[in-house]
Amino acid sequence: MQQQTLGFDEIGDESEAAKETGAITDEAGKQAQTVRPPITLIPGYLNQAQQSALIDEAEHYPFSRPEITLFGRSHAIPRRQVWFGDDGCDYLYSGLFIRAEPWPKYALRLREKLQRDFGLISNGVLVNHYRDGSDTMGWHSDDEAEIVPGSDIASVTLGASRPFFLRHNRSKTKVELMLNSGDLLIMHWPMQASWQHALPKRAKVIQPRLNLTYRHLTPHFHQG
Ligand SMILES: O=C(O)CCC(=O)C(=O)O
Ligand SMILES: [Fe+2]
Repeated sequence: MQQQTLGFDEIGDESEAAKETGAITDEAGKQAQTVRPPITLIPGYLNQAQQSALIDEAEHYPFSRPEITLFGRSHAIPRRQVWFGDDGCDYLYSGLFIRAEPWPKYALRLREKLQRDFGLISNGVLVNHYRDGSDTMGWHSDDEAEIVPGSDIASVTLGASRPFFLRHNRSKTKVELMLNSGDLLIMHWPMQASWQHALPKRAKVIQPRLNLTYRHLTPHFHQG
């Protein structure tokens, strides 16, 4: 059966072919052939109309800036965030227990599109809102215990272009990508086991940026 309401694909054309990317340098700045992060970057995955639908929808998302404890001190995170998910898909993230909010329309459409286009299964999405280039995400891996082993994480960017860094845990090989509005970055299993990633500060960026990471969690993981 066709979808009854306007699907994501009906408001625009399909994405271009997947492209592997990443300028890879080692610590000395030389080309390093050996370690590459298991990622796929699809520039322009979402068209303008799809991007606008999500950006407009996000105006109404119930964002918050939770406090996390680092080295015994409490700080509000340097961005705003919200977690949407299926029933029972609550998330323990940075030591915070985050209850799943019900799916908004276009965030759900994008989940369905990712599954159609790539077989990418998810049951929750973390949305981060960076007000400008001073909002950031520090080095981390998305390796929480409730993430289903073998699952990929799909990251969609909207709004401001920002660099995105990846760093190999052992060799410290660093990869830098530019993520532009509408781009899709798939972080394939088992990237989180051997690479960290970060969104560094960029003082000159004055536009806001949204990022949606679609994840597959084990339902009811935190209910015993
Ligand atoms: O904003 C980004 O591009 C990265 C977000 C991220 O790494 C996360 O939500 O875990
Ligand atoms: Fe992450």
